Amino acid sequence: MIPETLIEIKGLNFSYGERSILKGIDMTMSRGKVIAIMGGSGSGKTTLLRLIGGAVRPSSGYVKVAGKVVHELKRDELFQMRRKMSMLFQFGALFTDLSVFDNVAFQMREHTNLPESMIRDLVLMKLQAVGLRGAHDLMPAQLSGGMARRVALARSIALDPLLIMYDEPFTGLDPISLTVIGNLIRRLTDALGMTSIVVTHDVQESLKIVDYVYFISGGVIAAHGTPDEVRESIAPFVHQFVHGEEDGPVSFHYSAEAYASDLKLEGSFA
Ligand SMILES: Nc1ncnc2c1ncn2[C@@H]1O[C@H](COP(=O)(O)OP(=O)(O)OP(=O)(O)O)[C@@H](O)[C@H]1O
Repeated sequence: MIPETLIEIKGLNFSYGERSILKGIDMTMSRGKVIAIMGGSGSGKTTLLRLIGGAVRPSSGYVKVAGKVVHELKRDELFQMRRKMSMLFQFGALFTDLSVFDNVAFQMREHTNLPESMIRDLVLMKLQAVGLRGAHDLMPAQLSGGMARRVALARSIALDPLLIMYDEPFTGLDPISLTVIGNLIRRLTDALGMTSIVVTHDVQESLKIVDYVYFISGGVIAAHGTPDEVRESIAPFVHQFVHGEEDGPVSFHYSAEAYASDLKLEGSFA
């Protein structure tokens, strides 16, 4: 039985060497929900996805997926768990020398013993779900950016995952394709009863489709809430994000020594 809470994160700390990236993150994510993770550049959003996928280990705290602590899984258990997760990092590039059909069939052929006739039906079903059944013979080079992303989506649901993690799914899309992809993420999550985590800078688009938003800043959860709560929030951090303001609590600068000392200017005007 898959628990209703698919992901539970408690007291999660993570550092790259000396550099502390996440400092005590708590989150819960239920089945059937679309959750956005937002935050300034370098705030640790992608790192959080990597922790959920077991690609890196926490310094302390834990991530539980479907009731199991990810960093305690044995190697083969982790591989099994990963089969239930799809990760679309920078919207996973398609295999350029394989047709749309073969791209979607790839994992089914790798990871199942299904007969080719059944794979064919399943691939066409997945392509139908993203509106591209008619494009199954095309090669990736013949697709628009939006279509390629829909194929990547069809591929990501090939093995009926419990969880899909999207890193920047809207980047570089025209406004129509952006809405199409947003709506697809929502519809597929609902239809398949999975959970979707969307790391994005696109506040306006994601607020239309998500159930819940977490904002990360300085390694902690700076704010969280439903889209309505986020839109109405007067917290400076959230306001800056939602309204795309340059000045506010989210710093434009990566932390550094004082500029003057970095440029060795002290005393030079004396
Ligand atoms: N392998 C690594 N080794 C050391 N530092 C890293 C490594 N990967 C990322 N970092 C640092 O960790 C911090 C968090 O990176 P991460 O990619 O998680 O941020 P992000 O919030 O996804 O950023 P963006 O929105 O710009 O993609 C950054 O400051 C980055 O420089």
